[in-house]
Amino acid sequence: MPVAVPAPPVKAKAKKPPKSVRSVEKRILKPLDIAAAGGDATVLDRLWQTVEQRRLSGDVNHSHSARLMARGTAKVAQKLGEEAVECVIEATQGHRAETILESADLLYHLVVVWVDAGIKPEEVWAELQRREGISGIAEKAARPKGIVRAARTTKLP
Ligand SMILES: N=c1c2ncn([C@@H]3O[C@H](COP(=O)(O)OP(=O)(O)OP(=O)(O)O)[C@@H](O)[C@H]3O)c2ncn1[C@@H]1O[C@H](COP(=O)(O)O)[C@@H](O)[C@H]1O
Repeated sequence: MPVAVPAPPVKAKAKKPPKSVRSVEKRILKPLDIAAAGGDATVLDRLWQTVEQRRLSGDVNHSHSARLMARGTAKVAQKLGEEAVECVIEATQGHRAETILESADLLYHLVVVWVDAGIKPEEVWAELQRREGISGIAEKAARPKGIVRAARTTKLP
């Protein structure tokens, strides 16, 4: 009488994330690569210098920044808005890797806005530093009610 041989256990295959997610994950740095790259926020100052040089060169054939600024302030600002919305969409959906990529796009386009407007990064750093330690809740509560100040806004001290 033949002996029934039990079938080998079927290994559950680990589910791969979809191709689109894998390709985005390949594009962002892994923690060890991030440490090796040694990047920090000073990259924004260098980026500003590069974009400012592109503005001065006006080389629309070789520079995306020069080409964008040549299209005018409204276009420069519009691109920032588009990148902001893309970042919001990815963040809202909890797509971490995509949010990193969109954040980089957003910061680049913010720097182009600064260069186009003649704003130096240190002016923004100074404003952030001035706000350090000021609770947003306390600041909002202390705002004068119904008075539109010289800056044409009721926001910010
Ligand atoms: N960080 C960036 C950066 N991030 C995104 N991008 C470009 O931004 C563009 C965004 O593409 P989109 O299709 O959204 O926009 P678009 O081409 O303006 O098209 P439309 O909206 O007009 O249809 C792409 O061409 C990206 O390559 C960037 N281009 C340049 N930089 C930095 O800026 C430096 C100077 O670049 P150039 O000015 O090109 O020399 C580079 O060395 C980088 O450090």
